[in-house]
Amino acid sequence: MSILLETTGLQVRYGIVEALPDIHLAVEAGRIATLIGPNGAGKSTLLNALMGALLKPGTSRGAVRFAGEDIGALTAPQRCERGLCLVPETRELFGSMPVEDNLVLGAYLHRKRRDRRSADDLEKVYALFPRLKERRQQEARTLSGGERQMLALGRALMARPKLLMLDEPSLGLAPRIVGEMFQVIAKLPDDGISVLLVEQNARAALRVAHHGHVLENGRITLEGPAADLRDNPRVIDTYLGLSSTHREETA
Ligand SMILES: Nc1ncnc2c1ncn2[C@@H]1O[C@H](COP(=O)(O)OP(=O)(O)OP(=O)(O)O)[C@@H](O)[C@H]1O
Repeated sequence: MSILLETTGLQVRYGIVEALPDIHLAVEAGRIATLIGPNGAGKSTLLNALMGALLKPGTSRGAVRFAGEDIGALTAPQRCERGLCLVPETRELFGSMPVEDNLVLGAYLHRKRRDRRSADDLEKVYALFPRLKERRQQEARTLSGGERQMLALGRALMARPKLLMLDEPSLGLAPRIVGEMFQVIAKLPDDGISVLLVEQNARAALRVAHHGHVLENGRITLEGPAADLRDNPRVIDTYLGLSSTHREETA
């Protein structure tokens, strides 16, 4: 397996607070990697630093390589053009625009690829999420939470990512919708899309992922095949115990 995304010595500081002191992380092509950890561990910060998004200039230091290229100096749109895309926790949809316009805007970043091929991409997204097709003329702000997450994921897929980073895709969704969402995520590698998944729902994340990382206080404290992490007593105690089962059931 080849490494698609790699960061070495990545640091992020918010003023005097060192959110990520020294991260080394590699994501393999064709695989789903997950990053689990408690609130405030630095998961979103790490995704934002990898994406080159939302952080003030100078906040982040260290090397980020994607598909063999040093992308550290590129902006978020430039990284997305190269195939590294992020679906943030906030979804960031255009609320007053219809579903379909939101999707078409997702293809816009791929200038060379929009036009005739974006119609095929749209049909692919509608095949994954038939509910979006039924609601294609509906304003995004009137969608349910689950539909909004489907739209955010669908819009990112319109950009034809090589690696899709997902920040808490299950947040606030009913268990049935979480199941649907994870079924779609599990199939992304079949379409040549690798995934870096940040999740508080550790049970669901470790079920769908090939490889897992535990982030605590800004440091990766454990990593390995997801199946091994599922059997690790510390992971079971801290992330897969009764309280996390309860969180999953009531999500
Ligand atoms: N813009 C910011 N300015 C200052 N501190 C920040 C900023 N964003 C995040 N932090 C701090 O950095 C730390 C990591 O936050 P981050 O949101 O990355 O964690 P997280 O693991 O994604 O948490 P959660 O699971 O609750 O979303 C936290 O202590 C947070 O308060």
